[in-house]
Amino acid sequence: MDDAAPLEAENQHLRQQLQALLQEARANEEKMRRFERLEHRLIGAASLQELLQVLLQDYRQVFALDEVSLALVDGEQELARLLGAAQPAGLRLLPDAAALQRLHGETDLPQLGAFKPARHGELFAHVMASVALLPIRRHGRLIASLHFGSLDALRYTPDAGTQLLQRLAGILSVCLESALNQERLKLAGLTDALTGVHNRRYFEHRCLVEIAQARRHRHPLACLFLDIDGFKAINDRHGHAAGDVVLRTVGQSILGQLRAGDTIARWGGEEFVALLPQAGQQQAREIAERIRGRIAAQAVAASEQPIAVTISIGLSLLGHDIAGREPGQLAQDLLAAADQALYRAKREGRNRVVADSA
Ligand SMILES: Nc1nc2c(ncn2[C@@H]2O[C@H](COP(=O)(O)OP(=O)(O)OP(=O)(O)O)[C@@H](O)[C@H]2O)c(=O)[nH]1
Repeated sequence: MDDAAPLEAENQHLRQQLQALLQEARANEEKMRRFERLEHRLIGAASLQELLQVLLQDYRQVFALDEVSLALVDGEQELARLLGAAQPAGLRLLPDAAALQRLHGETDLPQLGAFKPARHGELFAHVMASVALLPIRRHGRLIASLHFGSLDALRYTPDAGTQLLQRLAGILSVCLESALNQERLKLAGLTDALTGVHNRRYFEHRCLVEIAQARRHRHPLACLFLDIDGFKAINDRHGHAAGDVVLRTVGQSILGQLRAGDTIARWGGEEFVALLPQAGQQQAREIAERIRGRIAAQAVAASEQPIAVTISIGLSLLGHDIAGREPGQLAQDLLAAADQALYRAKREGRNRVVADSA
């Protein structure tokens, strides 16, 4: 009997150890299953917006993280344009990869460890206790950096395994590139190739969306028709190629002075149109004056001599009693009123802003 007691105790100890191991294996298996489910959702994301949502919201919830953030290189600012006002919290767009290079150096491996305010402060909105930082590379180039933050200091320690995180970084780099390419293709069909601003097709679609929103939320909506003055003479004097440079410069200059939620498109020829949601008469006039003034102030270096360029702008506002009216008709009226105002601006001497008097 006495001999059996230690054996029994050892057995019990072994059974407990086995139990603990089994529990850990089950927990790991469950974690793996959750991880795989999220991976499938990343791969299946139908748009960039959906991909960002899986990454920034779902990962945080499913893995009970305190913060997830993503820094994305957006040198051409095309993502800023694509996402517009719909930029999700936790996403930061960077003009180049320099900051990511400083963070990750040449390594492909995730960095795990304590949160250091000086080093990690700008990656997270709040102070964390431990972090995991994943470099996302495509063809060797750093294109993004994903950051997981936890208030639990033991969640990410330097000696913890990084296999799953490495796998996530690999999958994410492919998913991100594919989502970005998809968005670029969409954008290409909606962009004017010469000036780089949206085309008329996009504008017509956007106009209906903005009118519906302005009506629902009772916000003002302003429309600008912008036309380069004496453009035929610019073409005749400096050549068609120089005329193209003028068009591109003017388009980009207008774009550069609008807010993220505004829309600018090339209507055709040397005409541009813009929509300014939530801008009333006075604000829209100020914006239009600023655009006009900026273009008039800077000659375009498109030929041997700088070319002085001016534009005329017609301004109209969505009316007040629009409740029962159809958005298509409202859009036509809005554009027709801005066009009329532009016609008056031309007649009154060009290089000016005229508001629709209706
Ligand atoms: N370089 C270039 N010229 C274009 C393009 N599209 C249209 N044009 C030219 O734009 C000119 C427009 O001339 P008009 O409509 O007479 O207008 P304007 O000379 O600007 O005169 P106002 O608008 O009355 O000040 C025409 O000569 C077109 O050939 C383009 O893509 N590139």
